[in-house]
Amino acid sequence: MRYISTRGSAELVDFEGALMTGLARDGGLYVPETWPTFSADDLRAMRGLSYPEIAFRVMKPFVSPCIPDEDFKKIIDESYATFVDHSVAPLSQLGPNLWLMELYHGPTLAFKDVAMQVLGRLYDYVLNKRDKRITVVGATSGDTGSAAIEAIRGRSRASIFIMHPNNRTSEVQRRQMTTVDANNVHNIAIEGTFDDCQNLLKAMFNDHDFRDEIKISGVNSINWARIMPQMVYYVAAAVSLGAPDRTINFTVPTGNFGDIFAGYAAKQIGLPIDKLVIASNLNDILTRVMNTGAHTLGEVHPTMSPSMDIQISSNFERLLFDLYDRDGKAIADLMNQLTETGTFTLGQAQREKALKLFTAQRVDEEQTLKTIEKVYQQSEKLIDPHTAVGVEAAWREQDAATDKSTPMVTLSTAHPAKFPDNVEKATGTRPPLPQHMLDLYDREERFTVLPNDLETVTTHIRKTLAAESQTV
Ligand SMILES: Cc1ncc(COP(=O)(O)O)c(C=O)c1O
Ligand SMILES: N[C@@H](CCOP(=O)(O)O)C(=O)O
Repeated sequence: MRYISTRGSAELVDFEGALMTGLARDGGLYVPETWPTFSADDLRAMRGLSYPEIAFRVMKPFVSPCIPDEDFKKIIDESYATFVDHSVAPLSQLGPNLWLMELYHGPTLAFKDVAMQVLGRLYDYVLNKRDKRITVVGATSGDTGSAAIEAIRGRSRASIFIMHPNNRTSEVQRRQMTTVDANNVHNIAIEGTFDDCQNLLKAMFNDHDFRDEIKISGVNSINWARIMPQMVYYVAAAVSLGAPDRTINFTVPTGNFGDIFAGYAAKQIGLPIDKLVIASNLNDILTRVMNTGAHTLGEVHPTMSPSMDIQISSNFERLLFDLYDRDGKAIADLMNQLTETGTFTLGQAQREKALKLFTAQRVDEEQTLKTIEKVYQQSEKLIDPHTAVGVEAAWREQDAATDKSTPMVTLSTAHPAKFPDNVEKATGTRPPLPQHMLDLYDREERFTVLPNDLETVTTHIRKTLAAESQTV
């Protein structure tokens, strides 16, 4: 498998290249050059298999020929042994034909662990083989950061810097990142939004001297190796509900468009997905572009689902690349226009193509709280605010559907204990932290607050790396 940049001018790379490069050198995102396909029989044969076995079958064509089967199987088995629920992504039923896929049973209690546990081990594998070291730099609105830190802490061949927006994550999310006591882990609180953090990250990748100097790699979903393991849970859920002999719908709480792009990728490889529902909070650029064609950046609104407080939705570029028939120049022009003017208009033909698969719903703060409350009243289940955005969107889609026979799976992306205040506000019940995190509030925090300024951040990274190398 080779990977091609969405902006068309970077060199093609193999899986290892895509993993280590993160963002392509032309500023684009890597996608598979062609989509491998799984037949109906291939999918049927996955019914009843364990999650790691499905993961191996789904991901194998994407890592081939870089990672031999036996090594890859070991990486997958070790990754999913860290989950408290052996099925990794269990389904629970919320209503007639409505399912929650619980993706928060990994070490840091959010769906990010599903990919990040694999990514950390893939880095180790490739770096050992090449006898190399890297500096991982990431941007987080709350969950990517802790999952990445958990996956990389203590590894001898990588240092990790995570930028989060100062005071814009939940306290649990922040403490999960800032209380990790490992020499190779560095947290930076940027005075700004997640978009500012992500812009800084992309600027570091696009500064080729800095990039080569610190040997940067990225753990955000701009890295294809983050998307790939997320395809697996769409396949696992769908085959357990009867695919390929029936179609399935998914609703995905969406921010950076990574998780839902993984659903799109699952469809491309042959999974019979009928609809993918984009569920947005008040930061609704994706809902607006689907419903009107106008892709216009607005202010980032802080919400009770902070991990989705995003306007610049990076992975949308991957979808655009397919919508524009893989014309890298057209995508580079659109992205330049976005940077220069803050807006572009999705072509009519491209929007019509997108609407064959995607629909979009915006869920406000009051509806989010009401949904947490209603789900608790109906089933005594506590859900987090991101999941609630998804459930409300799924209810609306189900109400509007003429054919109600297609199962709808809503991705439950975080554990309610990550957002205890709002869950308690809605239900009167405070979700407890799991056993391994009970001392979270007693642990010492370590992070550096920096202004939203590229020079200041890169200087800090250089100095910290130099100090870290003295202590190794
Ligand atoms: C809990 C939670 N839900 C939903 C999302 C949105 O996912 P994505 O950014 O891949 O669209 C995120 C952030 O990624 C998240 O942390
Ligand atoms: N919601 C994310 C934002 C970063 O998204 P990513 O999927 O590109 O890593 C977070 O929680 O940090």
